[in-house]
Amino acid sequence: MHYVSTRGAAPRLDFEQVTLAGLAADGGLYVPESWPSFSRDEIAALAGLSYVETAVRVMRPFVGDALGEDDLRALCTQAYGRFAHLAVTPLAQLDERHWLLELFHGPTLAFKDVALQLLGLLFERFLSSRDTHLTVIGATSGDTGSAAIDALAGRAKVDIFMLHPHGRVSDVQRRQMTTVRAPNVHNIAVEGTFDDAQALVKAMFADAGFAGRFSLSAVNSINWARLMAQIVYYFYAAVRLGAPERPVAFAVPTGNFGDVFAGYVAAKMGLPIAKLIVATNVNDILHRALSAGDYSAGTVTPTATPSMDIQVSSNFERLLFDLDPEAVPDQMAAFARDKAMRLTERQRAGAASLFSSARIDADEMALAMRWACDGSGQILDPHTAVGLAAARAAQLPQDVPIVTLATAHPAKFRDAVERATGVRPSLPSRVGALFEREEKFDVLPAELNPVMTYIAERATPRA
Ligand SMILES: Cc1ncc(COP(=O)(O)O)c(C=O)c1O
Ligand SMILES: N[C@@H](CCOP(=O)(O)O)C(=O)O
Repeated sequence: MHYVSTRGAAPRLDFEQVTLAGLAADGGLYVPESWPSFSRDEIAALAGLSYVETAVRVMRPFVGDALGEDDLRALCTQAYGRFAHLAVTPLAQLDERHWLLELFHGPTLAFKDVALQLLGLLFERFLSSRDTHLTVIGATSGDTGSAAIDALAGRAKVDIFMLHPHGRVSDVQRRQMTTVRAPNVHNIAVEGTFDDAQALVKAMFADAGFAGRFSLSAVNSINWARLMAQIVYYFYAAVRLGAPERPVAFAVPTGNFGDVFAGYVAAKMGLPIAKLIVATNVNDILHRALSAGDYSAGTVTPTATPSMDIQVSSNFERLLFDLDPEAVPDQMAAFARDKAMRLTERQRAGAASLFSSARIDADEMALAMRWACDGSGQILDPHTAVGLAAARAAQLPQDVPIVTLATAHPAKFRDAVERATGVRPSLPSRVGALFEREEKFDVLPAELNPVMTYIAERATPRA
Protein backbone atom coordinates (compact mmCIF):
# COMPACT_ATOMS: atom_id res chain seq x y z
CA MET A 1 0.00 0.00 0.00
CA HIS A 2 1.31 3.46 -0.93
CA TYR A 3 0.11 6.90 0.04
CA VAL A 4 -0.19 10.13 -1.93
CA SER A 5 -0.69 13.74 -0.87
CA THR A 6 -4.00 15.56 -1.36
CA ARG A 7 -2.03 18.44 -2.93
CA GLY A 8 -0.30 16.16 -5.43
CA ALA A 9 3.25 17.50 -5.02
CA ALA A 10 4.83 15.39 -2.26
CA PRO A 11 6.66 12.06 -2.55
CA ARG A 12 4.61 8.84 -2.62
CA LEU A 13 5.29 6.98 0.65
CA ASP A 14 4.77 3.52 2.16
CA PHE A 15 3.05 2.94 5.52
CA GLU A 16 6.18 3.23 7.66
CA GLN A 17 7.22 6.45 5.94
CA VAL A 18 3.74 7.95 6.10
CA THR A 19 3.45 7.18 9.81
CA LEU A 20 6.74 8.89 10.60
CA ALA A 21 6.09 11.82 8.24
CA GLY A 22 2.71 13.02 9.55
CA LEU A 23 1.91 15.92 7.23
CA ALA A 24 2.96 15.85 3.54
CA ALA A 25 5.81 18.14 2.49
CA ASP A 26 3.50 20.06 0.11
CA GLY A 27 1.13 20.96 2.97
CA GLY A 28 -1.36 18.25 2.00
CA LEU A 29 -2.55 15.18 3.86
CA TYR A 30 -1.60 11.65 2.94
CA VAL A 31 -4.31 9.23 1.75
CA PRO A 32 -4.05 5.66 0.43
CA GLU A 33 -3.57 5.46 -3.33
CA SER A 34 -6.68 3.26 -3.49
CA TRP A 35 -9.22 1.97 -0.98
CA PRO A 36 -9.00 -1.67 0.02
CA SER A 37 -12.29 -3.47 -0.47
CA PHE A 38 -13.98 -6.09 1.75
CA SER A 39 -16.55 -8.49 0.29
CA ARG A 40 -19.80 -9.24 2.11
CA ASP A 41 -18.34 -12.61 3.14
CA GLU A 42 -15.22 -10.99 4.54
CA ILE A 43 -17.36 -8.59 6.55
CA ALA A 44 -19.62 -11.41 7.76
CA ALA A 45 -16.50 -13.30 8.87
CA LEU A 46 -15.71 -10.52 11.36
CA ALA A 47 -18.71 -11.57 13.48
CA GLY A 48 -17.62 -12.87 16.85
CA LEU A 49 -13.99 -11.78 16.49
CA SER A 50 -12.28 -9.97 19.33
CA TYR A 51 -11.46 -6.27 18.93
CA VAL A 52 -7.79 -7.11 18.35
CA GLU A 53 -8.58 -9.66 15.60
CA THR A 54 -10.98 -7.23 13.95
CA ALA A 55 -8.27 -4.56 14.09
CA VAL A 56 -5.72 -6.85 12.45
CA ARG A 57 -8.08 -7.75 9.59
CA VAL A 58 -9.23 -4.18 8.97
CA MET A 59 -5.79 -2.55 9.21
CA ARG A 60 -3.71 -5.22 7.42
CA PRO A 61 -4.28 -3.87 3.89
CA PHE A 62 -3.21 -0.36 4.95
CA VAL A 63 -0.04 -1.55 6.66
CA GLY A 64 1.13 -3.55 3.64
CA ASP A 65 4.67 -4.90 3.98
CA ALA A 66 5.65 -2.50 6.76
CA LEU A 67 4.71 -5.06 9.46
CA GLY A 68 4.00 -8.77 9.37
CA GLU A 69 0.55 -9.90 10.50
CA ASP A 70 1.90 -11.36 13.76
CA ASP A 71 3.75 -8.14 14.51
CA LEU A 72 0.61 -6.11 13.88
CA ARG A 73 -1.36 -8.46 16.15
CA ALA A 74 1.27 -8.13 18.91
CA LEU A 75 1.14 -4.32 18.75
CA CYS A 76 -2.68 -4.31 18.82
CA THR A 77 -2.72 -6.72 21.76
CA GLN A 78 -0.36 -4.42 23.67
CA ALA A 79 -2.24 -1.23 22.73
CA TYR A 80 -5.73 -2.52 23.54
CA GLY A 81 -4.57 -4.44 26.61
CA ARG A 82 -4.52 -1.08 28.40
CA PHE A 83 -8.28 -0.56 27.94
CA ALA A 84 -10.54 -0.93 30.95
CA HIS A 85 -13.20 -2.90 29.05
CA LEU A 86 -12.61 -6.34 27.54
CA ALA A 87 -14.58 -5.38 24.42
CA VAL A 88 -12.32 -2.27 24.07
CA THR A 89 -15.17 -0.30 22.39
CA PRO A 90 -18.44 -1.80 23.73
CA LEU A 91 -21.93 -0.87 22.54
CA ALA A 92 -24.60 0.30 24.99
CA GLN A 93 -28.28 0.44 24.04
CA LEU A 94 -30.32 3.59 24.74
CA ASP A 95 -33.66 2.55 23.22
CA GLU A 96 -34.93 0.33 20.41
CA ARG A 97 -32.96 2.20 17.73
CA HIS A 98 -30.29 4.30 19.45
CA TRP A 99 -26.95 2.90 20.57
CA LEU A 100 -23.77 4.36 22.02
CA LEU A 101 -20.36 3.18 20.91
CA GLU A 102 -18.26 3.73 24.03
CA LEU A 103 -14.83 4.84 22.88
CA PHE A 104 -13.61 6.14 26.24
CA HIS A 105 -12.30 3.06 28.03
CA GLY A 106 -8.65 3.86 27.29
CA PRO A 107 -6.12 5.38 29.68
CA THR A 108 -7.08 9.04 29.09
CA LEU A 109 -10.86 8.59 28.78
CA ALA A 110 -11.39 9.68 25.17
CA PHE A 111 -11.63 8.04 21.75
CA LYS A 112 -8.16 9.34 20.90
CA ASP A 113 -6.65 6.51 22.94
CA VAL A 114 -7.88 3.95 20.40
CA ALA A 115 -5.52 5.31 17.77
CA LEU A 116 -2.81 6.90 19.88
CA GLN A 117 -2.01 3.87 22.02
CA LEU A 118 -1.24 2.07 18.75
CA LEU A 119 0.56 5.03 17.17
CA GLY A 120 2.95 5.28 20.15
CA LEU A 121 3.92 1.65 19.61
CA LEU A 122 4.24 2.11 15.84
CA PHE A 123 6.63 5.04 16.37
CA GLU A 124 8.71 2.96 18.78
CA ARG A 125 8.76 0.02 16.38
CA PHE A 126 9.73 2.01 13.31
CA LEU A 127 12.33 4.09 15.16
CA SER A 128 13.99 1.01 16.66
CA SER A 129 15.69 0.23 13.33
CA ARG A 130 16.52 3.86 12.45
CA ASP A 131 19.19 6.21 13.63
CA THR A 132 16.64 9.04 13.95
CA HIS A 133 15.18 11.07 16.79
CA LEU A 134 11.59 12.22 16.19
CA THR A 135 10.17 15.58 17.26
CA VAL A 136 6.43 15.21 17.49
CA ILE A 137 4.49 18.47 17.40
CA GLY A 138 0.77 18.53 17.99
CA ALA A 139 -2.18 20.82 18.55
CA THR A 140 -4.98 19.90 20.87
CA SER A 141 -8.29 21.17 22.08
CA GLY A 142 -7.78 18.79 24.99
CA ASP A 143 -8.16 15.13 24.14
CA THR A 144 -5.53 14.45 21.48
CA GLY A 145 -2.94 16.06 23.76
CA SER A 146 -3.64 13.91 26.78
CA ALA A 147 -3.85 10.71 24.74
CA ALA A 148 -0.68 11.46 22.78
CA ILE A 149 1.27 12.36 25.90
CA ASP A 150 0.16 9.16 27.62
CA ALA A 151 1.19 7.17 24.55
CA LEU A 152 4.62 8.80 24.13
CA ALA A 153 5.76 9.78 27.64
CA GLY A 154 9.13 8.25 28.42
CA ARG A 155 9.59 6.59 25.01
CA ALA A 156 13.11 6.59 23.57
CA LYS A 157 14.01 8.69 20.51
CA VAL A 158 10.85 10.86 20.71
CA ASP A 159 10.13 14.31 22.11
CA ILE A 160 6.57 15.60 22.13
CA PHE A 161 5.62 19.29 22.05
CA MET A 162 1.88 19.74 22.56
CA LEU A 163 0.16 23.10 21.97
CA HIS A 164 -3.19 23.71 23.64
CA PRO A 165 -5.33 26.88 23.68
CA HIS A 166 -4.67 28.61 26.99
CA GLY A 167 -7.76 28.54 29.24
CA ARG A 168 -9.94 26.76 26.66
CA VAL A 169 -9.65 23.13 27.76
CA SER A 170 -11.33 21.50 30.76
CA ASP A 171 -9.39 21.25 34.01
CA VAL A 172 -9.22 17.46 33.73
CA GLN A 173 -7.98 17.65 30.13
CA ARG A 174 -5.29 20.20 31.07
CA ARG A 175 -4.08 18.27 34.08
CA GLN A 176 -3.91 15.03 32.10
CA MET A 177 -1.32 16.79 29.93
CA THR A 178 0.50 19.07 32.31
CA THR A 179 1.02 16.73 35.26
CA VAL A 180 2.98 14.19 33.20
CA ARG A 181 6.57 14.81 34.20
CA ALA A 182 8.50 12.65 31.69
CA PRO A 183 11.47 14.64 30.32
CA ASN A 184 10.38 14.12 26.69
CA VAL A 185 6.99 15.82 27.26
CA HIS A 186 6.66 19.58 26.68
CA ASN A 187 3.34 21.43 27.11
CA ILE A 188 2.79 24.84 25.54
CA ALA A 189 -0.37 26.86 26.25
CA VAL A 190 -0.83 29.25 23.32
CA GLU A 191 -2.71 32.50 23.78
CA GLY A 192 -5.28 31.76 21.09
CA THR A 193 -7.71 29.13 19.85
CA PHE A 194 -7.22 25.52 18.78
CA ASP A 195 -7.25 26.74 15.17
CA ASP A 196 -4.30 29.05 15.96
CA ALA A 197 -2.43 26.12 17.52
CA GLN A 198 -3.18 23.88 14.53
CA ALA A 199 -2.05 26.61 12.11
CA LEU A 200 1.25 26.94 14.02
CA VAL A 201 1.84 23.20 13.76
CA LYS A 202 1.17 23.25 10.00
CA ALA A 203 3.45 26.28 9.57
CA MET A 204 6.29 24.44 11.31
CA PHE A 205 5.85 21.47 8.97
CA ALA A 206 5.85 23.89 6.02
CA ASP A 207 9.22 25.33 7.09
CA ALA A 208 11.50 22.88 5.27
CA GLY A 209 14.59 23.95 7.23
CA PHE A 210 12.94 23.47 10.62
CA ALA A 211 11.12 20.26 9.65
CA GLY A 212 14.33 18.77 8.27
CA ARG A 213 16.49 19.83 11.20
CA PHE A 214 14.22 18.21 13.77
CA SER A 215 12.60 15.29 11.93
CA LEU A 216 9.06 16.44 12.64
CA SER A 217 6.17 14.06 13.01
CA ALA A 218 2.50 14.39 13.92
CA VAL A 219 0.05 12.80 16.34
CA ASN A 220 -2.98 14.74 15.15
CA SER A 221 -5.35 13.12 12.73
CA ILE A 222 -3.34 14.68 9.91
CA ASN A 223 -1.23 11.53 10.50
CA TRP A 224 -2.83 8.75 8.41
CA ALA A 225 -2.11 6.06 11.02
CA ARG A 226 -4.49 7.84 13.44
CA LEU A 227 -7.41 7.49 11.05
CA MET A 228 -6.54 3.94 10.08
CA ALA A 229 -6.93 2.77 13.68
CA GLN A 230 -10.28 4.58 13.97
CA ILE A 231 -11.79 2.71 10.99
CA VAL A 232 -11.75 -0.48 13.05
CA TYR A 233 -14.51 0.44 15.48
CA TYR A 234 -16.98 1.20 12.70
CA PHE A 235 -16.58 -2.38 11.47
CA TYR A 236 -16.63 -3.77 15.01
CA ALA A 237 -19.88 -1.97 15.92
CA ALA A 238 -21.72 -2.47 12.60
CA VAL A 239 -21.03 -6.20 12.53
CA ARG A 240 -22.38 -6.52 16.06
CA LEU A 241 -25.59 -4.83 14.95
CA GLY A 242 -26.14 -7.04 11.91
CA ALA A 243 -23.84 -5.86 9.10
CA PRO A 244 -23.39 -6.81 6.34
CA GLU A 245 -27.07 -7.86 6.22
CA ARG A 246 -28.31 -4.76 8.00
CA PRO A 247 -27.03 -1.22 7.23
CA VAL A 248 -26.17 0.90 10.25
CA ALA A 249 -26.02 4.70 10.64
CA PHE A 250 -23.45 6.53 12.76
CA ALA A 251 -23.76 9.96 14.40
CA VAL A 252 -20.35 11.49 15.00
CA PRO A 253 -19.61 14.59 17.09
CA THR A 254 -17.17 16.35 14.83
CA GLY A 255 -14.45 18.99 14.90
CA ASN A 256 -11.40 18.13 12.83
CA PHE A 257 -13.41 15.63 10.69
CA GLY A 258 -11.00 12.79 11.55
CA ASP A 259 -13.33 10.43 13.34
CA VAL A 260 -16.11 10.74 10.78
CA PHE A 261 -13.67 10.48 7.89
CA ALA A 262 -12.65 7.09 9.33
CA GLY A 263 -16.33 6.12 8.96
CA TYR A 264 -16.26 7.30 5.35
CA VAL A 265 -13.27 5.05 4.71
CA ALA A 266 -15.12 2.11 6.29
CA ALA A 267 -17.98 2.76 3.85
CA LYS A 268 -15.54 2.96 0.92
CA MET A 269 -14.17 -0.43 2.02
CA GLY A 270 -17.63 -1.96 1.69
CA LEU A 271 -19.18 -1.62 5.15
CA PRO A 272 -22.91 -0.94 4.62
CA ILE A 273 -23.32 2.44 6.31
CA ALA A 274 -26.77 3.95 5.81
CA LYS A 275 -25.72 7.45 6.83
CA LEU A 276 -22.88 9.31 8.52
CA ILE A 277 -24.45 12.08 10.58
CA VAL A 278 -21.98 14.90 11.14
CA ALA A 279 -22.82 16.66 14.41
CA THR A 280 -21.24 20.05 15.10
CA ASN A 281 -21.71 22.53 17.93
CA VAL A 282 -22.30 26.21 17.07
CA ASN A 283 -18.85 26.29 15.47
CA ASP A 284 -20.57 24.88 12.44
CA ILE A 285 -18.24 25.19 9.46
CA LEU A 286 -18.77 21.51 8.62
CA HIS A 287 -22.54 21.76 8.82
CA ARG A 288 -22.49 24.77 6.50
CA ALA A 289 -20.10 23.02 4.12
CA LEU A 290 -22.17 19.85 3.91
CA SER A 291 -25.58 21.49 3.79
CA ALA A 292 -24.79 24.53 1.62
CA GLY A 293 -21.33 24.01 0.10
CA ASP A 294 -19.98 26.95 2.13
CA TYR A 295 -16.63 26.15 3.76
CA SER A 296 -15.83 29.46 5.45
CA ALA A 297 -14.31 29.94 8.89
CA GLY A 298 -15.86 32.40 11.31
CA THR A 299 -14.57 33.25 14.77
CA VAL A 300 -14.52 30.41 17.28
CA THR A 301 -17.18 30.52 19.99
CA PRO A 302 -16.17 28.78 23.24
CA THR A 303 -18.73 26.09 24.18
CA ALA A 304 -19.25 23.29 26.70
CA THR A 305 -17.81 21.00 24.01
CA PRO A 306 -14.33 22.53 23.79
CA SER A 307 -12.86 19.64 21.80
CA MET A 308 -15.13 20.63 18.91
CA ASP A 309 -14.48 24.38 19.07
CA ILE A 310 -12.82 24.28 15.68
CA GLN A 311 -13.37 26.30 12.50
CA VAL A 312 -10.60 24.90 10.32
CA SER A 313 -11.28 21.23 9.94
CA SER A 314 -8.14 19.52 8.66
CA ASN A 315 -9.48 16.20 7.45
CA PHE A 316 -12.23 17.73 5.34
CA GLU A 317 -9.49 18.12 2.73
CA ARG A 318 -9.24 14.30 2.54
CA LEU A 319 -12.95 14.05 1.70
CA LEU A 320 -12.80 16.83 -0.89
CA PHE A 321 -9.82 15.12 -2.49
CA ASP A 322 -11.59 11.78 -2.66
CA LEU A 323 -14.62 13.35 -4.32
CA ASP A 324 -12.93 15.76 -6.74
CA PRO A 325 -9.11 15.67 -6.49
CA GLU A 326 -8.31 18.24 -9.18
CA ALA A 327 -10.22 20.95 -7.34
CA VAL A 328 -8.34 20.64 -4.05
CA PRO A 329 -5.09 22.62 -4.57
CA ASP A 330 -7.02 25.72 -5.72
CA GLN A 331 -9.65 25.32 -2.99
CA MET A 332 -6.98 25.10 -0.30
CA ALA A 333 -5.12 28.09 -1.72
CA ALA A 334 -8.40 30.06 -1.67
CA PHE A 335 -9.08 28.99 1.91
CA ALA A 336 -5.55 29.97 3.03
CA ARG A 337 -6.06 33.39 1.41
CA ASP A 338 -9.69 34.22 2.22
CA LYS A 339 -10.64 31.77 5.01
CA ALA A 340 -13.44 30.71 2.66
CA MET A 341 -14.05 28.50 -0.36
CA ARG A 342 -16.93 26.62 -1.99
CA LEU A 343 -17.38 22.94 -2.66
CA THR A 344 -17.68 21.84 -6.29
CA GLU A 345 -20.93 20.25 -7.48
CA ARG A 346 -19.18 16.86 -7.60
CA GLN A 347 -18.05 17.27 -3.99
CA ARG A 348 -21.51 18.34 -2.84
CA ALA A 349 -23.31 15.51 -4.60
CA GLY A 350 -20.74 12.91 -3.52
CA ALA A 351 -20.89 13.99 0.10
CA ALA A 352 -24.70 14.13 0.12
CA SER A 353 -24.93 10.46 -0.85
CA LEU A 354 -23.47 9.39 2.50
CA PHE A 355 -23.38 12.36 4.89
CA SER A 356 -26.03 14.44 6.58
CA SER A 357 -25.26 17.12 9.14
CA ALA A 358 -26.70 19.02 12.06
CA ARG A 359 -25.70 22.04 14.13
CA ILE A 360 -26.51 21.45 17.79
CA ASP A 361 -26.72 24.37 20.21
CA ALA A 362 -26.24 24.35 24.00
CA ASP A 363 -29.93 23.76 24.79
CA GLU A 364 -30.24 20.84 22.35
CA MET A 365 -27.05 19.34 23.78
CA ALA A 366 -28.34 19.62 27.37
CA LEU A 367 -31.70 18.13 26.34
CA ALA A 368 -29.97 15.08 24.83
CA MET A 369 -27.98 14.63 28.04
CA ARG A 370 -31.15 14.67 30.11
CA TRP A 371 -32.96 12.34 27.69
CA ALA A 372 -30.22 9.72 28.03
CA CYS A 373 -29.99 10.19 31.79
CA ASP A 374 -33.76 10.00 32.43
CA GLY A 375 -34.50 7.28 29.85
CA SER A 376 -31.68 4.82 30.33
CA GLY A 377 -29.58 6.15 33.21
CA GLN A 378 -26.66 6.89 30.86
CA ILE A 379 -24.53 9.91 31.74
CA LEU A 380 -23.09 11.37 28.55
CA ASP A 381 -20.20 13.71 28.02
CA PRO A 382 -21.28 16.92 26.23
CA HIS A 383 -19.60 15.95 22.91
CA THR A 384 -21.44 12.64 22.87
CA ALA A 385 -24.65 14.53 23.64
CA VAL A 386 -24.11 16.71 20.55
CA GLY A 387 -23.85 13.49 18.54
CA LEU A 388 -26.95 12.01 20.13
CA ALA A 389 -28.99 15.17 19.55
CA ALA A 390 -28.11 14.96 15.84
CA ALA A 391 -28.88 11.23 15.80
CA ARG A 392 -32.34 11.81 17.26
CA ALA A 393 -33.08 14.54 14.72
CA ALA A 394 -31.96 12.44 11.72
CA GLN A 395 -34.52 11.35 9.12
CA LEU A 396 -33.82 7.67 8.57
CA PRO A 397 -35.94 4.54 8.09
CA GLN A 398 -37.12 3.14 11.46
CA ASP A 399 -35.29 -0.18 11.00
CA VAL A 400 -31.83 1.42 10.69
CA PRO A 401 -29.98 1.36 14.02
CA ILE A 402 -28.21 4.63 14.79
CA VAL A 403 -24.94 4.43 16.68
CA THR A 404 -23.72 7.61 18.35
CA LEU A 405 -19.99 7.67 18.94
CA ALA A 406 -19.44 8.30 22.66
CA THR A 407 -16.15 10.10 22.26
CA ALA A 408 -15.27 10.96 25.86
CA HIS A 409 -15.96 9.87 29.41
CA PRO A 410 -18.37 12.29 31.15
CA ALA A 411 -15.89 12.85 33.99
CA LYS A 412 -13.61 14.78 31.62
CA PHE A 413 -16.29 17.49 31.49
CA ARG A 414 -17.74 17.27 35.00
CA ASP A 415 -18.92 20.87 35.28
CA ALA A 416 -20.93 20.79 32.03
CA VAL A 417 -22.42 17.39 32.87
CA GLU A 418 -23.42 18.56 36.33
CA ARG A 419 -25.01 21.72 34.92
CA ALA A 420 -27.16 19.70 32.50
CA THR A 421 -28.06 16.67 34.61
CA GLY A 422 -27.34 17.48 38.24
CA VAL A 423 -24.98 14.49 38.34
CA ARG A 424 -21.26 15.06 38.92
CA PRO A 425 -19.45 12.05 37.43
CA SER A 426 -16.40 10.83 39.28
CA LEU A 427 -13.08 10.23 37.62
CA PRO A 428 -12.19 6.56 37.08
CA SER A 429 -9.25 5.51 39.25
CA ARG A 430 -7.10 4.74 36.18
CA VAL A 431 -6.34 8.45 35.68
CA GLY A 432 -4.64 8.60 39.10
CA ALA A 433 -4.41 11.51 41.52
CA LEU A 434 -4.66 14.20 38.84
CA PHE A 435 -5.56 16.99 41.21
CA GLU A 436 -2.71 16.32 43.61
CA ARG A 437 0.08 16.39 41.04
CA GLU A 438 2.00 19.53 40.15
CA GLU A 439 1.40 21.04 36.70
CA LYS A 440 4.08 22.19 34.30
CA PHE A 441 3.46 24.19 31.12
CA ASP A 442 4.66 27.37 29.48
CA VAL A 443 2.40 30.09 28.06
CA LEU A 444 3.44 31.53 24.69
CA PRO A 445 1.82 33.95 22.25
CA ALA A 446 0.14 32.29 19.25
CA GLU A 447 2.99 33.36 16.99
CA LEU A 448 5.34 31.23 14.95
CA ASN A 449 8.71 32.63 16.03
CA PRO A 450 8.37 32.26 19.81
CA VAL A 451 6.93 28.76 19.45
CA MET A 452 9.64 27.64 17.01
CA THR A 453 12.37 29.11 19.19
CA TYR A 454 10.94 27.35 22.25
CA ILE A 455 10.93 24.02 20.44
CA ALA A 456 14.36 24.50 18.85
CA GLU A 457 15.87 25.16 22.28
CA ARG A 458 14.54 21.86 23.66
CA ALA A 459 14.26 19.39 20.76
CA THR A 460 16.96 16.95 19.69
CA PRO A 461 18.14 17.69 16.14
CA ARG A 462 18.00 14.89 13.54
CA ALA A 463 20.87 12.44 14.13
C1 LIG B 1 -14.51 14.27 22.93
C2 LIG B 1 -14.36 14.62 21.49
N1 LIG B 1 -15.41 14.47 20.68
C3 LIG B 1 -15.34 14.78 19.37
C4 LIG B 1 -14.18 15.28 18.82
C5 LIG B 1 -14.15 15.59 17.36
O1 LIG B 1 -13.41 14.62 16.65
P1 LIG B 1 -12.77 14.95 15.26
O2 LIG B 1 -11.82 16.08 15.47
O3 LIG B 1 -12.09 13.70 14.83
O4 LIG B 1 -13.87 15.34 14.37
C6 LIG B 1 -13.05 15.47 19.63
C7 LIG B 1 -11.77 15.98 19.11
O5 LIG B 1 -11.19 15.59 18.20
C8 LIG B 1 -13.13 15.09 20.98
O6 LIG B 1 -12.08 15.20 21.77
N1 LIG C 1 -10.54 17.67 19.35
C1 LIG C 1 -9.18 17.45 19.10
C2 LIG C 1 -8.58 18.40 18.15
C3 LIG C 1 -7.48 17.76 17.39
O1 LIG C 1 -8.01 16.77 16.60
P1 LIG C 1 -7.19 15.60 15.94
O2 LIG C 1 -8.16 14.48 15.93
O3 LIG C 1 -6.81 16.11 14.62
O4 LIG C 1 -5.98 15.28 16.74
C4 LIG C 1 -8.43 17.33 20.41
O5 LIG C 1 -8.99 16.80 21.32
O6 LIG C 1 -7.32 17.77 20.56
